[in-house]
Amino acid sequence: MIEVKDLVRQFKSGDRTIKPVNGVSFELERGSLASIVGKSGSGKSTLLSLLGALDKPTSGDVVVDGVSLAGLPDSKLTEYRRRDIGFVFQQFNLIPNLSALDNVMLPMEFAGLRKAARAQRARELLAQVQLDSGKHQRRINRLSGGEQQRVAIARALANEPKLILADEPTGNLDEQTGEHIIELLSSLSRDHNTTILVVTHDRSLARRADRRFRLLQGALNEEAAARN
Ligand SMILES: Nc1ncnc2c1ncn2[C@@H]1O[C@H](COP(=O)(O)OP(=O)(O)OP(=O)(O)O)[C@@H](O)[C@H]1O
Repeated sequence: MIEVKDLVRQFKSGDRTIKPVNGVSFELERGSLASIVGKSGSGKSTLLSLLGALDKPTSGDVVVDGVSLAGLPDSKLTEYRRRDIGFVFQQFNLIPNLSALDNVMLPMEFAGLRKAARAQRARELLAQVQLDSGKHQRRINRLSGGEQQRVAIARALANEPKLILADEPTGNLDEQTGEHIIELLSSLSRDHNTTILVVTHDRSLARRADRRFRLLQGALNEEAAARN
């Protein structure tokens, strides 16, 4: 369970102060898919960075399975980021000259798994995201955008994270490929009992979420949702 409590992040811009996140509170149950929409510059990426401990709030807290991030020292925040969070970005952020398999194995090194176990788990994850087994050894820069995003999702799942944060995961994909990625995120949140929070401009992705939020002037409002 993820609890976000009265989160505020302010930035100084010249002599002005802006608060793209200004008193945001919500809770997400394990295994749910949630979406956040909002205009460009409304603070969506800022909010994801706070949830992923890539940035620290001005005030407020994020509590993950009872553990308060505000109370953790930096070393524990790094551990949280590596172990409990999976990140999926628009630009995929994979290592281009490594194979799909090696990219998925990489985060498992921090978890201390032996190489054979890492390779086996990476193969299983790549199968779950439906990447052809003939392409597991292929270098990332020889895969299509949709295939790369599947690898990125498999990598995000590598350590069985509590929360996957996805920033515009379909932003660089054509409509049909985007649809497949949406299907995949939706089924993975259920099958892995992982909470997935996506920031998106993609209406069909936003609509598919169990919980739908809109960020507007620093506040997060929930909209009625129905998963189809
Ligand atoms: N490190 C920073 N220092 C100062 N201002 C920042 C910083 N990061 C973000 N901002 C500002 O905070 C606001 C929110 O930015 P953010 O990137 O979170 O928006 P966004 O909703 O993700 O936008 P987009 O949809 O364009 O990606 C913007 O006005 C941005 O300029």
